[in-house]
Amino acid sequence: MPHPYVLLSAAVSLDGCLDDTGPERLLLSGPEDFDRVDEVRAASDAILIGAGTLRADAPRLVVRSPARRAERAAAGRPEFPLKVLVTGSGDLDPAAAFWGTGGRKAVYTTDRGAPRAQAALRGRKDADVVPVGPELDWRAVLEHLYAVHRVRRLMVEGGGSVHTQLLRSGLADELQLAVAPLVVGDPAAPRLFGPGAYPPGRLRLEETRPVGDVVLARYRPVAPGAGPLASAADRYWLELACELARECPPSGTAFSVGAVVVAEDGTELARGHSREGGDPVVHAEEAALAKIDPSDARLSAATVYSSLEPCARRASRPAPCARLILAAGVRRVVTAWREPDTFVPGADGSGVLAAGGVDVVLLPEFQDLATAPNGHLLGGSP
Ligand SMILES: NC(=O)C1=CN([C@@H]2O[C@H](COP(=O)(O)OP(=O)(O)OC[C@H]3O[C@@H](n4cnc5c(N)ncnc54)[C@H](OP(=O)(O)O)[C@@H]3O)[C@@H](O)[C@H]2O)C=CC1
Ligand SMILES: Nc1c(N[C@@H]2O[C@H](COP(=O)(O)O)[C@@H](O)[C@H]2O)[nH]c(=O)[nH]c1=O
Repeated sequence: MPHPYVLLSAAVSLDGCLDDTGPERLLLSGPEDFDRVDEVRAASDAILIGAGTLRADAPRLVVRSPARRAERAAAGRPEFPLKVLVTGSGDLDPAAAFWGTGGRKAVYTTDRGAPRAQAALRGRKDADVVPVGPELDWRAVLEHLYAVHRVRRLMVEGGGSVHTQLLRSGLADELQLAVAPLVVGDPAAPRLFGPGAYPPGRLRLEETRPVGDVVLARYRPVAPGAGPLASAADRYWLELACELARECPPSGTAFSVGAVVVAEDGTELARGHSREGGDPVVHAEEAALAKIDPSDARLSAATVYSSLEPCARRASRPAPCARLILAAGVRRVVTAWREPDTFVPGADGSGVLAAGGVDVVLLPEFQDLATAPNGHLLGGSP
Protein backbone atom coordinates (compact mmCIF):
# COMPACT_ATOMS: atom_id res chain seq x y z
CA MET A 1 0.00 0.00 0.00
CA PRO A 2 1.44 3.42 -0.91
CA HIS A 3 2.55 5.88 1.77
CA PRO A 4 2.92 9.65 1.71
CA TYR A 5 6.41 11.12 1.47
CA VAL A 6 7.34 11.59 5.16
CA LEU A 7 9.44 14.64 6.03
CA LEU A 8 10.68 14.90 9.65
CA SER A 9 11.23 18.53 10.67
CA ALA A 10 12.92 19.62 13.89
CA ALA A 11 14.98 22.39 15.39
CA VAL A 12 17.72 21.25 17.78
CA SER A 13 20.28 22.83 20.08
CA LEU A 14 23.98 22.10 19.68
CA ASP A 15 23.59 19.37 22.32
CA GLY A 16 20.71 17.70 20.43
CA CYS A 17 17.80 18.99 22.54
CA LEU A 18 14.34 19.82 21.20
CA ASP A 19 13.40 22.00 24.16
CA ASP A 20 14.49 22.84 27.68
CA THR A 21 12.54 21.83 30.78
CA GLY A 22 11.01 25.27 31.44
CA PRO A 23 7.27 25.91 31.15
CA GLU A 24 7.56 27.90 27.89
CA ARG A 25 8.42 26.38 24.49
CA LEU A 26 12.10 27.01 23.71
CA LEU A 27 12.47 28.93 20.46
CA LEU A 28 15.39 27.30 18.73
CA SER A 29 14.57 28.65 15.27
CA GLY A 30 14.97 32.35 14.55
CA PRO A 31 12.47 34.42 12.53
CA GLU A 32 13.98 33.39 9.18
CA ASP A 33 13.78 29.72 10.08
CA PHE A 34 10.21 29.96 11.33
CA ASP A 35 9.40 31.48 7.95
CA ARG A 36 11.17 28.55 6.20
CA VAL A 37 9.12 26.12 8.33
CA ASP A 38 5.98 27.99 7.26
CA GLU A 39 6.98 27.46 3.64
CA VAL A 40 7.48 23.73 4.24
CA ARG A 41 4.08 23.58 5.94
CA ALA A 42 2.46 25.31 2.98
CA ALA A 43 3.99 22.73 0.63
CA SER A 44 2.62 19.82 2.70
CA ASP A 45 -0.75 18.09 2.59
CA ALA A 46 -0.70 17.34 6.31
CA ILE A 47 1.31 18.11 9.47
CA LEU A 48 1.63 15.48 12.20
CA ILE A 49 2.61 15.79 15.87
CA GLY A 50 2.45 13.56 18.94
CA ALA A 51 0.20 14.33 21.89
CA GLY A 52 3.30 15.19 23.98
CA THR A 53 3.96 18.20 21.76
CA LEU A 54 0.29 19.19 21.89
CA ARG A 55 0.48 19.25 25.70
CA ALA A 56 3.89 20.95 25.93
CA ASP A 57 3.72 23.59 23.19
CA ALA A 58 0.10 24.66 22.64
CA PRO A 59 0.80 24.52 18.88
CA ARG A 60 -1.58 25.83 16.24
CA LEU A 61 0.26 24.26 13.29
CA VAL A 62 -1.18 26.61 10.71
CA VAL A 63 0.30 28.20 7.62
CA ARG A 64 0.85 31.72 8.91
CA SER A 65 1.53 33.55 5.65
CA PRO A 66 -1.71 34.79 4.00
CA ALA A 67 0.09 34.77 0.64
CA ARG A 68 0.97 31.07 1.00
CA ARG A 69 -2.58 30.23 2.06
CA ALA A 70 -3.91 32.12 -0.95
CA GLU A 71 -1.53 30.22 -3.22
CA ARG A 72 -2.78 26.92 -1.85
CA ALA A 73 -6.40 27.97 -2.37
CA ALA A 74 -5.66 29.18 -5.91
CA ALA A 75 -4.20 25.74 -6.67
CA GLY A 76 -7.44 24.12 -5.52
CA ARG A 77 -5.98 22.84 -2.24
CA PRO A 78 -7.42 23.44 1.23
CA GLU A 79 -6.12 26.72 2.67
CA PHE A 80 -4.55 24.83 5.60
CA PRO A 81 -2.87 21.42 5.61
CA LEU A 82 -4.68 18.65 7.50
CA LYS A 83 -3.53 18.59 11.15
CA VAL A 84 -2.74 15.08 12.38
CA LEU A 85 -2.32 14.03 15.99
CA VAL A 86 -1.24 10.66 17.41
CA THR A 87 -2.24 9.65 20.92
CA GLY A 88 -2.32 6.33 22.76
CA SER A 89 -4.17 7.57 25.82
CA GLY A 90 -6.79 9.68 24.03
CA ASP A 91 -6.24 12.20 26.81
CA LEU A 92 -6.77 15.44 24.88
CA ASP A 93 -7.62 18.97 25.99
CA PRO A 94 -10.51 20.11 23.78
CA ALA A 95 -9.73 23.74 24.62
CA ALA A 96 -6.23 23.58 23.06
CA ALA A 97 -5.60 26.10 20.25
CA PHE A 98 -4.79 23.13 17.95
CA TRP A 99 -8.53 22.33 17.63
CA GLY A 100 -9.87 25.82 17.13
CA THR A 101 -7.47 26.91 14.37
CA GLY A 102 -6.70 25.84 10.80
CA GLY A 103 -8.72 23.33 8.80
CA ARG A 104 -9.50 19.63 9.26
CA LYS A 105 -7.91 17.46 11.94
CA ALA A 106 -7.36 13.69 12.11
CA VAL A 107 -6.56 11.89 15.37
CA TYR A 108 -4.94 8.46 15.13
CA THR A 109 -5.20 6.41 18.26
CA THR A 110 -5.52 2.88 19.64
CA ASP A 111 -8.73 0.96 20.29
CA ARG A 112 -8.21 1.79 23.96
CA GLY A 113 -7.64 5.52 23.40
CA ALA A 114 -10.50 6.04 20.92
CA PRO A 115 -13.46 6.38 23.32
CA ARG A 116 -11.62 8.98 25.38
CA ALA A 117 -10.49 10.95 22.32
CA GLN A 118 -14.02 10.82 20.89
CA ALA A 119 -15.45 12.08 24.17
CA ALA A 120 -12.94 14.95 24.30
CA LEU A 121 -13.74 16.01 20.72
CA ARG A 122 -17.51 15.45 20.80
CA GLY A 123 -19.25 18.10 18.74
CA ARG A 124 -16.18 18.97 16.66
CA LYS A 125 -17.28 18.35 13.07
CA ASP A 126 -13.80 19.07 11.68
CA ALA A 127 -11.98 16.33 13.64
CA ASP A 128 -12.01 12.59 12.85
CA VAL A 129 -10.87 10.04 15.43
CA VAL A 130 -9.40 6.93 13.79
CA PRO A 131 -8.58 3.85 15.91
CA VAL A 132 -5.95 1.71 14.17
CA GLY A 133 -5.93 -1.36 16.43
CA PRO A 134 -4.69 -2.44 19.85
CA GLU A 135 -1.36 -0.66 19.18
CA LEU A 136 -0.63 2.39 17.05
CA ASP A 137 0.61 0.87 13.80
CA TRP A 138 2.53 3.56 11.91
CA ARG A 139 2.18 1.85 8.56
CA ALA A 140 -1.60 1.75 9.05
CA VAL A 141 -1.57 5.47 9.90
CA LEU A 142 0.42 6.33 6.77
CA GLU A 143 -1.72 4.11 4.54
CA HIS A 144 -4.90 5.68 5.91
CA LEU A 145 -3.56 9.19 5.40
CA TYR A 146 -2.66 8.34 1.80
CA ALA A 147 -5.86 6.51 0.90
CA VAL A 148 -8.53 8.42 2.81
CA HIS A 149 -7.12 11.92 3.19
CA ARG A 150 -5.14 11.81 -0.07
CA VAL A 151 -2.00 12.95 1.73
CA ARG A 152 1.03 12.70 -0.57
CA ARG A 153 3.43 14.83 1.44
CA LEU A 154 3.40 14.59 5.23
CA MET A 155 5.41 16.97 7.41
CA VAL A 156 6.14 15.65 10.91
CA GLU A 157 6.86 18.34 13.49
CA GLY A 158 7.76 16.09 16.39
CA GLY A 159 8.29 15.59 19.15
CA GLY A 160 11.14 13.27 19.94
CA SER A 161 9.07 10.17 20.52
CA VAL A 162 7.38 10.44 17.11
CA HIS A 163 10.60 11.31 15.24
CA THR A 164 12.40 8.41 16.91
CA GLN A 165 9.76 5.86 15.92
CA LEU A 166 9.53 7.01 12.31
CA LEU A 167 13.30 7.04 11.77
CA ARG A 168 13.83 3.72 13.55
CA SER A 169 11.14 1.95 11.58
CA GLY A 170 12.50 3.15 8.23
CA LEU A 171 9.38 5.18 7.45
CA ALA A 172 11.04 8.62 7.18
CA ASP A 173 11.87 9.79 3.65
CA GLU A 174 13.68 12.96 4.70
CA LEU A 175 15.00 14.70 7.78
CA GLN A 176 15.14 18.51 7.90
CA LEU A 177 17.19 19.60 10.87
CA ALA A 178 17.66 23.22 11.91
CA VAL A 179 20.71 23.37 14.20
CA ALA A 180 20.46 26.38 16.51
CA PRO A 181 23.53 28.07 18.01
CA LEU A 182 22.75 27.46 21.67
CA VAL A 183 23.41 24.79 24.26
CA VAL A 184 20.60 23.64 26.57
CA GLY A 185 22.84 21.68 28.95
CA ASP A 186 20.00 20.09 30.93
CA PRO A 187 20.21 16.28 31.04
CA ALA A 188 16.44 16.11 31.52
CA ALA A 189 15.66 18.14 28.39
CA PRO A 190 13.88 16.25 25.55
CA ARG A 191 16.20 14.95 22.83
CA LEU A 192 15.49 14.61 19.14
CA PHE A 193 16.25 10.89 18.92
CA GLY A 194 16.07 8.40 21.78
CA PRO A 195 18.21 5.31 22.31
CA GLY A 196 17.52 2.07 20.44
CA ALA A 197 18.18 0.30 17.16
CA TYR A 198 18.17 2.47 14.02
CA PRO A 199 18.73 1.44 10.40
CA PRO A 200 22.49 1.05 9.88
CA GLY A 201 24.87 3.41 8.13
CA ARG A 202 24.97 7.11 7.40
CA LEU A 203 22.14 9.24 6.09
CA ARG A 204 22.71 10.91 2.74
CA LEU A 205 23.32 14.66 2.97
CA GLU A 206 21.14 16.46 0.42
CA GLU A 207 21.64 20.09 1.35
CA THR A 208 23.08 22.49 3.93
CA ARG A 209 22.08 26.11 4.08
CA PRO A 210 22.37 28.94 6.62
CA VAL A 211 18.93 30.31 7.53
CA GLY A 212 19.53 33.34 9.73
CA ASP A 213 21.74 32.01 12.52
CA VAL A 214 20.66 28.37 12.23
CA VAL A 215 22.04 25.81 9.80
CA LEU A 216 19.51 23.76 7.89
CA ALA A 217 20.68 20.25 7.03
CA ARG A 218 18.55 17.99 4.84
CA TYR A 219 19.20 14.25 4.92
CA ARG A 220 17.70 11.17 3.24
CA PRO A 221 17.79 7.79 5.02
CA VAL A 222 19.15 5.36 2.42
CA ALA A 223 19.73 2.04 4.23
CA PRO A 224 17.41 -0.48 2.49
CA GLY A 225 14.55 -2.07 4.39
CA ALA A 226 14.72 -5.67 5.56
CA GLY A 227 12.47 -8.59 4.65
CA PRO A 228 9.16 -8.27 2.82
CA LEU A 229 8.16 -4.79 4.02
CA ALA A 230 9.16 -1.70 2.04
CA SER A 231 10.93 1.19 3.73
CA ALA A 232 11.16 4.82 2.65
CA ALA A 233 14.74 4.16 1.50
CA ASP A 234 13.45 1.34 -0.73
CA ARG A 235 11.30 3.93 -2.50
CA TYR A 236 14.31 6.22 -2.89
CA TRP A 237 16.40 3.53 -4.59
CA LEU A 238 13.57 2.12 -6.71
CA GLU A 239 12.86 5.59 -8.06
CA LEU A 240 16.54 5.85 -9.03
CA ALA A 241 16.34 2.46 -10.79
CA CYS A 242 13.30 3.70 -12.73
CA GLU A 243 15.17 6.87 -13.71
CA LEU A 244 18.13 4.79 -14.93
CA ALA A 245 15.77 2.97 -17.29
CA ARG A 246 15.45 6.23 -19.22
CA GLU A 247 19.16 6.05 -20.08
CA CYS A 248 18.83 2.84 -22.10
CA PRO A 249 19.52 3.06 -25.84
CA PRO A 250 16.12 2.63 -27.53
CA SER A 251 15.08 -0.83 -28.73
CA GLY A 252 12.05 -2.24 -30.48
CA THR A 253 12.77 -5.77 -29.26
CA ALA A 254 13.76 -5.46 -25.57
CA PHE A 255 12.65 -3.58 -22.46
CA SER A 256 14.45 -0.57 -21.03
CA VAL A 257 15.27 -1.37 -17.40
CA GLY A 258 17.38 0.23 -14.66
CA ALA A 259 18.91 -1.48 -11.62
CA VAL A 260 20.88 -0.55 -8.50
CA VAL A 261 22.58 -2.83 -5.98
CA VAL A 262 22.71 -1.35 -2.47
CA ALA A 263 24.51 -2.67 0.62
CA GLU A 264 22.76 -3.02 3.99
CA ASP A 265 24.20 0.28 5.24
CA GLY A 266 22.95 2.26 2.22
CA THR A 267 26.21 2.21 0.23
CA GLU A 268 25.55 1.96 -3.50
CA LEU A 269 27.56 -1.01 -4.78
CA ALA A 270 26.73 -0.65 -8.48
CA ARG A 271 24.12 0.47 -10.97
CA GLY A 272 23.29 -0.55 -14.49
CA HIS A 273 20.80 -0.26 -17.31
CA SER A 274 19.81 -2.33 -20.34
CA ARG A 275 22.15 -2.25 -23.36
CA GLU A 276 24.73 -0.12 -21.54
CA GLY A 277 28.32 0.19 -22.71
CA GLY A 278 27.53 -0.79 -26.30
CA ASP A 279 26.42 -4.34 -25.40
CA PRO A 280 23.15 -4.76 -27.35
CA VAL A 281 21.73 -7.49 -25.10
CA VAL A 282 23.02 -6.83 -21.58
CA HIS A 283 20.29 -6.51 -18.92
CA ALA A 284 20.28 -3.91 -16.13
CA GLU A 285 20.76 -6.30 -13.17
CA GLU A 286 23.40 -8.24 -15.11
CA ALA A 287 25.30 -5.02 -15.92
CA ALA A 288 25.17 -3.87 -12.29
CA LEU A 289 26.22 -7.21 -10.78
CA ALA A 290 29.12 -7.51 -13.26
CA LYS A 291 30.65 -4.38 -11.65
CA ILE A 292 30.80 -6.01 -8.18
CA ASP A 293 33.50 -8.45 -7.07
CA PRO A 294 31.58 -11.75 -6.58
CA SER A 295 33.48 -12.27 -3.30
CA ASP A 296 32.24 -8.94 -1.88
CA ALA A 297 30.86 -9.95 1.53
CA ARG A 298 28.25 -7.18 1.36
CA LEU A 299 26.28 -8.98 -1.36
CA SER A 300 24.59 -11.39 1.04
CA ALA A 301 22.83 -8.52 2.86
CA ALA A 302 22.40 -6.30 -0.20
CA THR A 303 19.17 -5.36 -1.98
CA VAL A 304 18.78 -5.30 -5.77
CA TYR A 305 16.40 -2.62 -7.07
CA SER A 306 15.12 -3.20 -10.57
CA SER A 307 12.47 -1.23 -12.44
CA LEU A 308 11.24 -4.49 -14.04
CA GLU A 309 11.24 -7.81 -12.18
CA PRO A 310 14.43 -9.77 -12.99
CA CYS A 311 14.04 -12.05 -16.01
CA ALA A 312 13.33 -15.75 -15.58
CA ARG A 313 14.30 -16.97 -19.07
CA ARG A 314 16.32 -15.51 -21.90
CA ALA A 315 17.71 -16.55 -25.26
CA SER A 316 20.57 -14.06 -25.52
CA ARG A 317 22.59 -15.31 -22.49
CA PRO A 318 22.92 -18.63 -20.66
CA ALA A 319 21.67 -17.37 -17.27
CA PRO A 320 18.64 -15.12 -16.64
CA CYS A 321 18.96 -12.28 -14.15
CA ALA A 322 16.96 -14.07 -11.43
CA ARG A 323 19.62 -16.83 -11.49
CA LEU A 324 22.48 -14.29 -11.50
CA ILE A 325 20.98 -12.66 -8.40
CA LEU A 326 20.65 -16.02 -6.63
CA ALA A 327 24.22 -16.93 -7.61
CA ALA A 328 25.48 -13.60 -6.23
CA GLY A 329 23.96 -14.48 -2.85
CA VAL A 330 21.60 -11.50 -2.77
CA ARG A 331 18.50 -12.21 -0.68
CA ARG A 332 16.28 -9.18 -1.29
CA VAL A 333 14.88 -7.65 -4.50
CA VAL A 334 12.61 -4.61 -4.84
CA THR A 335 10.84 -4.05 -8.13
CA ALA A 336 8.15 -1.86 -9.65
CA TRP A 337 6.68 -3.93 -12.45
CA ARG A 338 5.89 -7.63 -13.10
CA GLU A 339 7.08 -8.71 -16.53
CA PRO A 340 4.25 -8.69 -19.11
CA ASP A 341 3.98 -11.42 -21.79
CA THR A 342 5.41 -9.14 -24.50
CA PHE A 343 8.62 -11.15 -25.15
CA VAL A 344 8.51 -14.13 -22.77
CA PRO A 345 5.05 -15.55 -21.98
CA GLY A 346 4.57 -16.46 -18.32
CA ALA A 347 7.91 -15.08 -17.19
CA ASP A 348 7.96 -15.21 -13.41
CA GLY A 349 11.34 -13.97 -12.22
CA SER A 350 9.78 -13.11 -8.86
CA GLY A 351 8.70 -16.74 -8.46
CA VAL A 352 12.20 -18.01 -9.32
CA LEU A 353 13.69 -15.64 -6.76
CA ALA A 354 11.13 -16.47 -4.05
CA ALA A 355 11.72 -20.20 -4.60
CA GLY A 356 15.41 -19.49 -4.01
CA GLY A 357 14.70 -17.83 -0.65
CA VAL A 358 14.73 -14.19 -1.80
CA ASP A 359 12.30 -11.61 -0.40
CA VAL A 360 10.72 -9.97 -3.44
CA VAL A 361 9.02 -6.65 -2.73
CA LEU A 362 6.73 -5.22 -5.43
CA LEU A 363 5.92 -1.50 -5.28
CA PRO A 364 3.22 -1.04 -7.96
CA GLU A 365 3.02 2.70 -7.28
CA PHE A 366 6.26 2.95 -9.30
CA GLN A 367 4.92 0.98 -12.26
CA ASP A 368 4.04 4.06 -14.32
CA LEU A 369 7.59 5.35 -13.90
CA ALA A 370 9.03 1.94 -14.84
CA THR A 371 6.86 1.57 -17.93
CA ALA A 372 7.34 5.16 -19.15
CA PRO A 373 10.40 4.39 -21.35
CA ASN A 374 8.69 1.22 -22.65
CA GLY A 375 5.40 2.63 -23.93
CA HIS A 376 6.27 1.78 -27.58
CA LEU A 377 6.50 -1.93 -26.63
CA LEU A 378 3.28 -2.15 -24.68
CA GLY A 379 0.63 -1.31 -27.23
CA GLY A 380 -1.17 1.22 -25.10
CA SER A 381 -1.45 -0.47 -21.73
CA PRO A 382 1.10 -2.58 -19.87
N1 LIG B 1 12.34 21.85 18.53
C1 LIG B 1 11.42 21.28 17.79
O1 LIG B 1 11.46 21.33 16.57
C2 LIG B 1 10.29 20.58 18.45
C3 LIG B 1 10.29 20.40 19.80
N2 LIG B 1 9.30 19.67 20.39
C4 LIG B 1 9.42 19.41 21.82
O2 LIG B 1 9.35 17.99 22.04
C5 LIG B 1 8.76 17.75 23.33
C6 LIG B 1 7.66 16.70 23.17
O3 LIG B 1 8.21 15.50 22.70
P1 LIG B 1 7.69 14.10 23.21
O4 LIG B 1 7.44 14.20 24.66
O5 LIG B 1 8.61 13.05 22.72
O6 LIG B 1 6.27 13.99 22.58
P2 LIG B 1 5.62 13.64 21.16
O7 LIG B 1 5.11 14.90 20.57
O8 LIG B 1 6.50 12.78 20.35
O9 LIG B 1 4.34 12.84 21.64
C7 LIG B 1 4.42 11.63 22.35
C8 LIG B 1 3.02 11.15 22.55
O10 LIG B 1 2.43 10.83 21.30
C9 LIG B 1 1.62 9.67 21.43
N3 LIG B 1 2.32 8.59 20.74
C10 LIG B 1 3.51 8.64 20.09
N4 LIG B 1 3.80 7.43 19.59
C11 LIG B 1 2.79 6.61 19.92
C12 LIG B 1 2.53 5.23 19.70
N5 LIG B 1 3.37 4.46 19.00
N6 LIG B 1 1.40 4.71 20.21
C13 LIG B 1 0.54 5.48 20.89
N7 LIG B 1 0.72 6.79 21.15
C14 LIG B 1 1.84 7.35 20.66
C15 LIG B 1 1.54 9.38 22.91
O11 LIG B 1 0.46 10.16 23.35
P3 LIG B 1 -0.39 9.85 24.70
O12 LIG B 1 0.49 10.28 25.82
O13 LIG B 1 -1.62 10.64 24.55
O14 LIG B 1 -0.63 8.37 24.71
C16 LIG B 1 2.89 9.92 23.39
O15 LIG B 1 2.90 10.21 24.78
C17 LIG B 1 8.25 19.07 23.82
O16 LIG B 1 9.15 19.55 24.79
C18 LIG B 1 8.25 19.96 22.60
O17 LIG B 1 8.51 21.31 22.90
C19 LIG B 1 8.27 19.14 19.68
C20 LIG B 1 8.21 19.32 18.33
C21 LIG B 1 9.23 20.05 17.61
N1 LIG C 1 10.40 25.10 19.02
C1 LIG C 1 10.47 24.99 17.69
C2 LIG C 1 9.53 24.26 16.95
N2 LIG C 1 8.51 23.65 17.55
C3 LIG C 1 7.40 23.15 16.76
O1 LIG C 1 6.55 24.21 16.39
C4 LIG C 1 5.21 23.84 16.69
C5 LIG C 1 4.38 25.03 17.04
O2 LIG C 1 4.24 25.85 15.91
P1 LIG C 1 3.12 26.99 15.90
O3 LIG C 1 1.82 26.34 16.06
O4 LIG C 1 3.29 27.62 14.57
O5 LIG C 1 3.45 27.89 17.03
C6 LIG C 1 5.35 22.89 17.86
O6 LIG C 1 4.30 22.04 17.93
C7 LIG C 1 6.57 22.15 17.52
O7 LIG C 1 6.23 21.10 16.66
N3 LIG C 1 9.70 24.17 15.61
C8 LIG C 1 10.71 24.78 14.96
O8 LIG C 1 10.82 24.65 13.74
N4 LIG C 1 11.60 25.51 15.65
C9 LIG C 1 11.54 25.64 16.98
O9 LIG C 1 12.38 26.32 17.56
